[in-house]
Amino acid sequence: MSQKFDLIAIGRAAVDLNAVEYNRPLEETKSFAKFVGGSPANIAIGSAKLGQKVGFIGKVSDDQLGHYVTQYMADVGIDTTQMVKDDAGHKIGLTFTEIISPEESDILMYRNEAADLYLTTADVSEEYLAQAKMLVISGTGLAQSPSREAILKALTVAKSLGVEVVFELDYRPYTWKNAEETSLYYQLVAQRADVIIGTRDEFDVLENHHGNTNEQTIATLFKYDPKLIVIKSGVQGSNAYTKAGDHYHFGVFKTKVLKSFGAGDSFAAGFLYAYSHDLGIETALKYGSAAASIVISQLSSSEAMPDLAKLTAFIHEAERQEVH
Ligand SMILES: Nc1ncnc2c1ncn2[C@@H]1O[C@H](COP(=O)(O)OP(=O)(O)OP(=O)(O)O)[C@@H](O)[C@H]1O
Ligand SMILES: O=C(O)C[C@@H](O)[C@H](O)C(=O)CO
Repeated sequence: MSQKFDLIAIGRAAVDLNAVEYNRPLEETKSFAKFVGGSPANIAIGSAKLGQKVGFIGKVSDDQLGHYVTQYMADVGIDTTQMVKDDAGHKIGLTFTEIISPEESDILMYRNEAADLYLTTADVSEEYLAQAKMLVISGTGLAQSPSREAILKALTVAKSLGVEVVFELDYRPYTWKNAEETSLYYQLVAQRADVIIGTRDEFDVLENHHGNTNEQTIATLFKYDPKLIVIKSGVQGSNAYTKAGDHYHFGVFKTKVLKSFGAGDSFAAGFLYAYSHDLGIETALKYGSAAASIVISQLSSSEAMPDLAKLTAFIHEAERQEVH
């Protein structure tokens, strides 16, 4: 049966307030531009812009910012029927960004009592998940109850339905209490996911151990359900490992970097597009790297996501320049 959604993402949809004054610390920044943010929302937006059929499960504030985020996501073609409004007055998460230099950019999150962490098991519909080919889980949603149980329900339902589960580690220290608890929940989901995407540092968080090699990490995780593990290493590029024993590496597309945040979410959107379309793991790494390269040269992490024509033209041009 053909599914209605190529992917459904679950977790936070939030607001980014990005400094429009560059090369200065947040203390001295007066002007910010508003964008939709939140790692899983950014991945959903990037995927929809690439032409994927996308649904989203999440909870937003019942106020102007919650309405703005839901409307923006609907406008890019995401099904927002499962984006519920928080009826207890919880506010949407805010992320301020700081761009001191291309090498030094940072984010400051305001996530106390954030609405996305109040997603409940009742907000996760089995009928909805049954319409998906893939479920994208982001790690931050596991940080607190009741969102934690909502995500564990989505995982359990997806597994029982045969929906492919992608776990984007998306570790944000802010909402977690301690390293052992974090590692416990990360491992619980990682062991059941089909595909895991994260940075080397995030896998260290998952293992609650610093210093393992990629080979040590995959050897442990491949004892469980994962069949594909992607480990990102910033400007050093990315590596993908399959359970069958294949290893792929891709470097980066050089670009005029404005800021570094947004790289991971755009990488995931590009990677998952190619992966879903069976273009091969090498191409998936290439699409992820190209999408990241495009997004880090622009201000936002969501609006800057490329459509398919822009992404393929970018790759074509980069490869043409390499040949000459
Ligand atoms: N300076 C760069 N130039 C070109 N491509 C980059 C650069 N930094 C990162 N990328 C690309 O983006 C991918 C993801 O970056 P990174 O490993 O920093 O993930 P991340 O930490 O999840 O990102 P984020 O900063 O959004 O949280 C890299 O594997 C690479 O393909
Ligand atoms: O994930 C978040 O909540 C913040 C993002 O929207 C922000 O743009 C970022 O950090 C992307 O990596």
